[in-house]
Amino acid sequence: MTYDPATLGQFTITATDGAARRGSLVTAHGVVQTPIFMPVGTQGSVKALAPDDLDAAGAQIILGNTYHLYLRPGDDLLARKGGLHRFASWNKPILTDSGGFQVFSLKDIRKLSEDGVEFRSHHDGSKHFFSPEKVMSIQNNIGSDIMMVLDECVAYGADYDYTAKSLELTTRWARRCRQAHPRHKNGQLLFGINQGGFFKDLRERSLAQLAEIDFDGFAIGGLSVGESIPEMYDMLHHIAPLMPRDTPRYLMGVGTPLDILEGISAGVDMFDCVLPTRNARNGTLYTSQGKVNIRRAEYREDDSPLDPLCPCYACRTFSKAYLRHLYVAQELLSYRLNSLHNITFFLTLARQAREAIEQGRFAALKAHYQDVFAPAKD
Ligand SMILES: Cc1cccc2c(=O)nc(N)[nH]c12
Ligand SMILES: [Zn+2]
Repeated sequence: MTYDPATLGQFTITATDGAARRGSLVTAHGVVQTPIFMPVGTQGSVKALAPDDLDAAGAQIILGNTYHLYLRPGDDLLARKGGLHRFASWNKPILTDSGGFQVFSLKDIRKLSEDGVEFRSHHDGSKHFFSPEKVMSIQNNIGSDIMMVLDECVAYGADYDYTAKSLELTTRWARRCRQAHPRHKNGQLLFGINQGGFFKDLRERSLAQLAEIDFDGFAIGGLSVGESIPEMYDMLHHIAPLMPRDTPRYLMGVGTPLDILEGISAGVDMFDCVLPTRNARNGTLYTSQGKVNIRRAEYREDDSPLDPLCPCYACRTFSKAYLRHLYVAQELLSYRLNSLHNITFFLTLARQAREAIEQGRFAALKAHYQDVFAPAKD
């Protein structure tokens, strides 16, 4: 990994279109062009796809997850193997979530305290403890280019008092993460995570506290946790413009194509979501004409490609009839081809957004896809 310490973490905005930003972020494993969609590779692989598939699809950066990689294969093993890049033969950037969200999703088997969170493995029920220092050590062993702080993702519907106390804890943990991993040690960037639930004053308080800590970027956490779309968009448009302008803004766990375009219009630069690969496995495919449920009988004899505008191997090589057959027959190739297509769609959407911002026509791109994915057509 060779990088120039002088430019590491540099985020440059090269064009804007309304609040939408076109930029680039320098990481130790390469420059990331934003707005960007990041395929999720929770356990060190984007399910059913190999690095050369991801390269062909235009992936610039993928996600790994601290919680899962710590439990299996173990961050100590990854350190002995030279880190996740070498272990998974992925030589481009990797972002790792801190594991907080995953632990808080294990509702009944975790205990929260000032020092961190105790939880039981979903594999064998063994007891473990994540402190801010521990998750920094794990991400250091993984060798991710962008690390996330340990945070408490407050459940949807949490009351004001709980949310206010929780964001203070998340800020104290964020400070401890920063202290535990000095700036750019091992070529790694560190992002803070904004919390505060659905209370605008608490969101602003969280942001003000985090902005005093030296982070390379800021994420919006605690959204896409069960709230309605209008609630998510309302908070998104409130907080994104208040985030520091000269560092990347990352909306965690979002989202559908329309959510991503909404986020970009609010000034967000980075997105990740399991939708493309998860929905690929249940036959829900995203195309330039809208969503296609490939298992529908109407495709049984359909010789046309899934998406005539898509450059992916699946669309260039096979018919809808064949893709439907693979899905109905539960052939493993169905996972691979459907995942390849959906990931290509999300990455193409991000590329189209970058080009639209450069050409000052982002609003038109967003309106086009709002029509393509209008609920009536689902
Ligand atoms: C992955 C993800 C989705 C949604 C929300 C969150 C969050 O609040 N905090 C973390 N660390 N991760 C999240
Ligand atoms: Zn395709």
